[in-house]
Amino acid sequence: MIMGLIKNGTLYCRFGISWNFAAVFFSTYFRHCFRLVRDFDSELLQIAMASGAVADHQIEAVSGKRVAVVGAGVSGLAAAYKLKSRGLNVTVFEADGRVGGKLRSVMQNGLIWDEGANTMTEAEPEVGSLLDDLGLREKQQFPISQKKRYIVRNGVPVMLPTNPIELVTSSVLSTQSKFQILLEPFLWKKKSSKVSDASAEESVSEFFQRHFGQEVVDYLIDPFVGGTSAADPDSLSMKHSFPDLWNVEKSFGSIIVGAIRTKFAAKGGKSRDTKSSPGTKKGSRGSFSFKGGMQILPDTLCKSLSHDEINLDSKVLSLSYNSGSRQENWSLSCVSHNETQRQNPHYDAVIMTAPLCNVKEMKVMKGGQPFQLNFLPEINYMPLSVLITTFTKEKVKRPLEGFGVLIPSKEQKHGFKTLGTLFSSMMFPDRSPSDVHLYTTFIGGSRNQELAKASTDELKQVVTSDLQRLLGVEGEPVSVNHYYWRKAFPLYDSSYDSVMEAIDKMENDLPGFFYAGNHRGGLSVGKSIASGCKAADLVISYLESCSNDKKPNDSL
Ligand SMILES: Cc1cc2nc3c(=O)[nH]c(=O)nc-3n(C[C@H](O)[C@H](O)[C@H](O)COP(=O)(O)OP(=O)(O)OC[C@H]3O[C@@H](n4cnc5c(N)ncnc54)[C@H](O)[C@@H]3O)c2cc1C
Ligand SMILES: C=Cc1c2[nH]c(c1C)Cc1[nH]c(c(CCC(=O)O)c1C)Cc1[nH]c(c(C)c1CCC(=O)O)Cc1[nH]c(c(C)c1C=C)C2
Repeated sequence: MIMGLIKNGTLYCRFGISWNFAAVFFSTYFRHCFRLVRDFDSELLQIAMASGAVADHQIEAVSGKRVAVVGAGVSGLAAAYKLKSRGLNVTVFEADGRVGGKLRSVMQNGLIWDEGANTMTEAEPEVGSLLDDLGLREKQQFPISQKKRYIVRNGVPVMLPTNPIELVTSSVLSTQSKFQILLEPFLWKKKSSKVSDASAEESVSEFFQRHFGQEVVDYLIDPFVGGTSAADPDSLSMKHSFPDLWNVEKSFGSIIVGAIRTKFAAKGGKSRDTKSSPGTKKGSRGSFSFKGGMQILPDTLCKSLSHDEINLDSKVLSLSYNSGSRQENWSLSCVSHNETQRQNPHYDAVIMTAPLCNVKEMKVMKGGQPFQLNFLPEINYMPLSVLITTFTKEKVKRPLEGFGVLIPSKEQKHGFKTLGTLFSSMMFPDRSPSDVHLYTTFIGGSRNQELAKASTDELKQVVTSDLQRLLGVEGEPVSVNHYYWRKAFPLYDSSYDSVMEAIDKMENDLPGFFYAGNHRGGLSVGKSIASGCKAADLVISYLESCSNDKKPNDSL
């Protein structure tokens, strides 16, 4: 009945509630809901932060032990940095001729742009500690007007609401969807029996559809997952992509109720258990980059390593675990500059951060016998092209200030072909001369895998056409740069359980082997860093347990 009333848009008339009253009520309600949902992840993280610290006695026991780290992306470098700072000997092996992996900044002709990650957040406590330790606070660069984010609706960019009042008045969603969000505690639907049989399989779109309806999926969730994983909500597994919300539903049913109750529980716990330090709420300033681009982070991490501790152009081909009566250790071989095979010294542990598709190609031996990695499943990766264009300001007739614009899949009917565009020089004005606008456009992902592979010329036309509709650009861009990521992101789809199991199996069956990076626990830079730091802690605990217990902990 309630739905019927809302559907007809007659709530005001039937209940005789004045619209002013309703507006105040809804805005207060939405403000609370927004804050609760926004803070929800970080509250959980603060609780989780309590674990994972390494005690001093552990450090003494493991000081001087040797650890090989495979991969010099942020997860490998963060792991190496942490191990080194705890007194361990680290050696990093990187297949590429540079550090950073998916972080790649370019400085050219007075422009600075990022071809990989453009911003990061500090939601993970490990990120804040790392920035403090590296002295990177002064280089942090926060985007101007970062809260101004747009999605395309009916062919035109519409600003996403930044507060509850704006949500009520915004044209992003229909009145019906706004009520559906408001009334989610009463209206959310349980999984159908068909879905609950295979509850782990539920997609992101099915989950949000049950809670908030199809329009929210089409105009909020679809662009959000496009702009954070280049995927679509039908392909993504809810359990793996939004594990916290997945668990909220299990405990509370309604997402809104769960968020409210978790918030209060966390607040109660905080006031009892921890001293809150005013003004130090991490991540409260949102996303950021660094003066000079994201590459500053891996470069700074790399500077903390000596020349001997980092081997570039060193692709690891094989790993071998040897266990004798007196010691257990790892050796590995790698190829440098396409030719030389080198057998490196022995290591007490290995942290692997190469993407799993690369790990699958490696030869692993255990006690002289091949250790087959055929249990590693095939992973779907999203291909992505990134086009960096500049236009003189006079040729951009309707520039938008803010972070960027995302294009929902539904809007392809208006002829759009790109996933979205970051307003790079609006966010960071020092990244281009004052008379030009610098844009970073993303093409491909699950929406258009073929187009991701297209030539620079073809993509230039596609991007110019989309920017013409969105921002009124006229003519050709002044400059175009293109980077193609054949495997930009692993897809956290319904088969991801088997990926997690395979990682666990590698770690369980190979003593001293730990896996970290964006294939585990999330795609973001922050989560990758956290994963590397966690692996470093696990290595320290493992080596300490080995030194306490002289017996090998895995009989071959
Ligand atoms: C286009 C794009 C945009 C993104 N935007 C954002 C964003 O704005 N914000 C955000 O938080 N995240 C973003 N991300 C995601 C984020 O950048 C990555 O998930 C994260 O950087 C991954 O770090 P990693 O160390 O786990 O892996 P990687 O960066 O992939 O590092 C793995 C390293 O292992 C090396 N390697 C592979 N095989 C071998 C081998 N056999 N031997 C030795 N080394 C090997 C690789 O060369 C690579 O350097 C983006 C990613 C892409 C591609
Ligand atoms: C349009 C495609 C993409 C854009 N960025 C990425 C893609 C695929 C990649 C990406 N961007 C972010 C992340 C981290 C995700 C996370 O789990 O934190 C990744 C992998 C950051 C990000 N970008 C957007 C949002 C909402 C976030 C989350 C962090 C934050 O709120 O700042 C939105 C967004 N991404 C792109 C555009 C144009 C855009 C616009 C609003 C490009």
